[in-house]
Amino acid sequence: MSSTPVIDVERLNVRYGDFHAVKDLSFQVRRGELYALLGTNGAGKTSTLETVEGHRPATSGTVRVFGRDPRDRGSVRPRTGIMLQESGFSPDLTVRESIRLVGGLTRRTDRVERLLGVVGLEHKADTRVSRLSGGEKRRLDFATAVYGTPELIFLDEPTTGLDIQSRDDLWDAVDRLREDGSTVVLTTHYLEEAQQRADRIGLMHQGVFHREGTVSELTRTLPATIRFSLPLSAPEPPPPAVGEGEGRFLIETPGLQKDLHVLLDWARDHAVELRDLQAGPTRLDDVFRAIGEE
Ligand SMILES: Nc1ncnc2c1ncn2[C@@H]1O[C@H](COP(=O)(O)OP(=O)(O)OP(=O)(O)O)[C@@H](O)[C@H]1O
Repeated sequence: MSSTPVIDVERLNVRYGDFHAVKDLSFQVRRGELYALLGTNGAGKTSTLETVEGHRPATSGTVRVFGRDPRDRGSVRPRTGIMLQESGFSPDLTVRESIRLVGGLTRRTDRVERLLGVVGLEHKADTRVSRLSGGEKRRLDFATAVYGTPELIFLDEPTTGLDIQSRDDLWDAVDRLREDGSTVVLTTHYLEEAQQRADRIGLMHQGVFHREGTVSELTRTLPATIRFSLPLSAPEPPPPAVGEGEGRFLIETPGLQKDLHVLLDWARDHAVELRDLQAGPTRLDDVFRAIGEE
């Protein structure tokens, strides 16, 4: 990985009149990374991304993409692919024409047939955009964003509206782009996708980073959990298990393996059946839920 960041944001502020949407935000995205910008509703993700994509001027602060001002479209746009939340295709164009048109605007080269294959739209090549389903439109969005394997790809909620198979196909395509060296910036409300794929995550809340780092850096600040139920006739389980009512118990622990051992030994010694046993490390969902509590 080169040490020069692909994206360099320094003390970015975005204001809408009196409303301060993004507050002194700084982050970098390194070459080859998959960086996920996540956050609560209204956190400022879109405002930040629109600035980085060159669609919106910063109120203050500096944003550099490939070392340039992203509004310098002539130098930045040909190296960038953008999949927005809502596509702007002309409904009268066919799928093939849409890919060709958007591809041409980027001044990159690619084969339309190859892209149709990547997104599984070969059989819809001559269908008008107005006749596509929501999921098919989303796949067309992706095809145009990755036309010519751009160095930097923005994926804004890329899998919303896609069925499981199409999601898996899209992520396989992203994996191949990354093998070819592309850098990816992702926003999504599907946290498990970010948890599985992101090298680093910027978790926004009310215009600032609540946390930033790798998944393990984000999740290790919260304890792992063990959940189980006991029949009403069972004895009290050992601490640190806490009753949650109706025979359900919760253990929050920084030492998952040790406390699980203690619990299983206790259950065996007392000949008790642990029902609905679930044990696992902290997930990104838990970090999200904790935002409001801190
Ligand atoms: N054009 C605008 N004028 C005034 N306020 C705006 C404008 N655009 C966004 N905002 C406000 O700025 C805040 C951040 O909005 P933004 O769209 O960046 O958030 P987000 O993190 O993308 O949210 P979501 O996950 O809900 O899409 C919100 O409170 C929003 O209401």
